[in-house]
Amino acid sequence: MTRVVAIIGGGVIGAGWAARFLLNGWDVRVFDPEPAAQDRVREVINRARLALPGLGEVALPEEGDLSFPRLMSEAVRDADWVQESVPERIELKQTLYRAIQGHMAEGAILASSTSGFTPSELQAQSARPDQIIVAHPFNPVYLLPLVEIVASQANPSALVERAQDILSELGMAPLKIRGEVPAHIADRLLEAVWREALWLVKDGVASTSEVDDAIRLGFGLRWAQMGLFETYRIAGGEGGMAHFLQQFGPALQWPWSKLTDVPTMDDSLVQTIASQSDAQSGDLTIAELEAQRDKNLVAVIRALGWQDWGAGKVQNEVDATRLDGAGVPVRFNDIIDLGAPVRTINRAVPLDWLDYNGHMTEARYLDVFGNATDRMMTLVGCDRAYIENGQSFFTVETHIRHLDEVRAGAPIRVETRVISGGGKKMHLWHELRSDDRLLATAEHMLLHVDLETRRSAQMPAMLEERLKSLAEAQGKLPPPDGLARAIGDPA
Ligand SMILES: NC(=O)C1=CN([C@@H]2O[C@H](COP(=O)(O)OP(=O)(O)OC[C@H]3O[C@@H](n4cnc5c(N)ncnc54)[C@H](O)[C@@H]3O)[C@@H](O)[C@H]2O)C=CC1
Ligand SMILES: C[N+](C)(C)CC(=O)CC(=O)[O-]
Repeated sequence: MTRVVAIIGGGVIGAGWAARFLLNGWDVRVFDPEPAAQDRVREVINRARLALPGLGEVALPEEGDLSFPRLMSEAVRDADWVQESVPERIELKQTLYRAIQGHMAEGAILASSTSGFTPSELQAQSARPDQIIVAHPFNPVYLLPLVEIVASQANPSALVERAQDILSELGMAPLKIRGEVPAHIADRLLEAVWREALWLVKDGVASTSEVDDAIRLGFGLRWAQMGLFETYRIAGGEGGMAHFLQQFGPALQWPWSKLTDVPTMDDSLVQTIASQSDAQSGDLTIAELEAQRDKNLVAVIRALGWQDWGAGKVQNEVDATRLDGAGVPVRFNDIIDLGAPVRTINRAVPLDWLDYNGHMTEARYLDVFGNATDRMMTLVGCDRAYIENGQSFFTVETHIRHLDEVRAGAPIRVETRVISGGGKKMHLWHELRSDDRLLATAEHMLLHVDLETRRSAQMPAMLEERLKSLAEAQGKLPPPDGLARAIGDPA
């Protein structure tokens, strides 16, 4: 049954939540009294449709329904989850909860996106504090996995665990905060850096763009993959963290930072920062910056996925849970009909796979087909453990035909046939489609190899049997159109 979320407040964060839930198959009701909110939410969802579906290697569930009820009571009625994202004012949030809880189901979760309030503060005026928690996301909510979960004594642990499970299903990484502190973990860190940056500009030490370069060209890249402690552990050399602390601990006592002093936000400072920031971004609109940010984030997260690290590892773990639902068999016994082409890929085109022609670039066709081959190898028994044991397949010849184009976010799937298999060889045929369009075909010849000698070797009986049973059953289908074609073949 489709689950329902009510998004209360459709600004920057509410719209991001709406996209995250909708694209993960939830029905989404957005309530925001501001007339411009609907268009804004739709814009964010459209941007998310380009970026989120292709983030991982597996298709998302079918989108849910999006609606904009006129009344808050309509939005929250029977909702499984209510996500509040109204401005950061405690009395506004507390008053709103009293109204919301008058209409929402008692067993449902009421989560706040608050950047800094604690659950106890949020629950203070509520008759049902137990259902109010903090679920603090990061902008853009539809791409960044982190969500800080904060609970108070009033929250039953079962509710908090259910919240974490739901957020994990949405592809997020819930980080349960051990206690209630203002600004949780991440905003406390961010505020310290932000304050220093403001001082640097105020004191004329650096411009906004120099501060940004100091982050994005250096330690910002490190932070995206190892955070602070692991990065500094390495900086301590073989002596590790203990040596690092001995060497740089004393610097904490020196006047390197302004600590908790806050620069006065007078007109002059606002003007200085705003004009430098305008100059830094040039003619780029906010929408253009957001589009560039999304491309960059998708590229970074996907690159980390190759390393199975950080945010990329989170995405890989989510993908592993989604293969089944995407109709991609995980084991040989999952193949329902040996006589039909096997679905080896079901995903969407990632945003970082586009080229200067605005469509999926040619190298990525081989990327997709390579992954389809990997899946077929796994299915017939050549999985990670098999490879670690010393044998694998190498591709020795590939022929790809490009028949149609495809753009970012579009669904793509590959159906694979085993043309022949056994002895030392595996001959595969892949067809790549988007909905009912055939985009490309690929024919691959692979050799079974011994990874120690790096030479071809006879495959074991189990692999041979599986390949032969697929080749024999699928051989009853008409031969694929284009099989064995070569460039220049008049046919
Ligand atoms: N902007 C950011 O980077 C982040 C913000 N947050 C938190 O998310 C919350 C929302 O922040 P933003 O989206 O940035 O604010 P925003 O100003 O972009 O959006 C707030 C929205 O709430 C609507 N609203 C006001 N009163 C309402 C009511 N009674 N019922 C329904 N809607 C109402 C407004 O019309 C507006 O569209 C805050 O608690 C903030 O601390 C969390 C993570 C990041
Ligand atoms: C500036 N902010 C406190 C609203 C930021 C956040 O809460 C999280 C983020 O996305 O950086």
